[in-house]
Amino acid sequence: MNENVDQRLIDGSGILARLRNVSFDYGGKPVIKNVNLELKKGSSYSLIGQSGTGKSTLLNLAAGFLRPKEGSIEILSKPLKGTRKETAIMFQELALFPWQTVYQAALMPLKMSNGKDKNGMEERVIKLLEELGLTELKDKYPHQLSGGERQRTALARGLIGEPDLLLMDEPTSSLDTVTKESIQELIRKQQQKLQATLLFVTHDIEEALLLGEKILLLNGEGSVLTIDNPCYLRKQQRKDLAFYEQCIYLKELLM
Ligand SMILES: Nc1ncnc2c1ncn2[C@@H]1O[C@H](COP(=O)(O)OP(=O)(O)OP(=O)(O)O)[C@@H](O)[C@H]1O
Repeated sequence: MNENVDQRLIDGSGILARLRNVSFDYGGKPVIKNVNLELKKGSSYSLIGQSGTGKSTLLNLAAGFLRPKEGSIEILSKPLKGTRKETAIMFQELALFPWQTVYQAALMPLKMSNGKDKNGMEERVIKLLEELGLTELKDKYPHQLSGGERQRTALARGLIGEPDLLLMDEPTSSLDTVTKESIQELIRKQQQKLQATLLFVTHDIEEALLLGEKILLLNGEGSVLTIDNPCYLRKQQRKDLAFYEQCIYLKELLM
């Protein structure tokens, strides 16, 4: 059991991240206004909202890249003071290093956090690459991979440290439908396996319904509305009438 899981057991509140009266502005231009939000351990949240409402800003605040101008953010009941190694972040632009193979990219976070203690590292990487369907590609460099394969590599790099918080900013937006669906499935499976909290920014309402137990709608006023998602985990959701009804409802909310 890693130290990260230990911490989850110690903190019995059931809440992984708590935002209290969080406000943020860029040079005086308000973006996030007085947001109160609790993200439960092991739950998944899709963050939607019109372009420019501040979704990426909120994600960057939760990642510790930005500090709130007012209010506070706590992770596992402790004030967030910067980035933390238990938070995995995945963006649309992947920033894979051109000189690293798939295997090396997945190994890097372990090497950085474990130093010289190589015990079990290789086995962990090999197992994860297998789960993500990357075994055959492990010696390839980013320029030799398709967009979906690069996303899976970025996913491996993010998941190898067994994060408790997954922050994803439109990671599938540049992918074709079939590849997108396979990545969504991998994200769902891995998030559930790790019992990590997922905060997933997307413009795609279907994707939001597939990945989020709850939908967080960031409105133009900079505040967040939490909406239950009855479609989550429903089998064959895409063929389900309730799924489409929920899509239409959310689209109307967004307009
Ligand atoms: N570094 C920055 N400096 C100044 N303004 C910024 C900066 N980053 C974002 N903004 C502004 O803050 C607002 C929110 O941006 P943000 O990227 O968080 O929105 P978003 O909801 O993620 O947008 P989109 O859906 O288009 O990706 C926008 O008006 C944007 O122009």
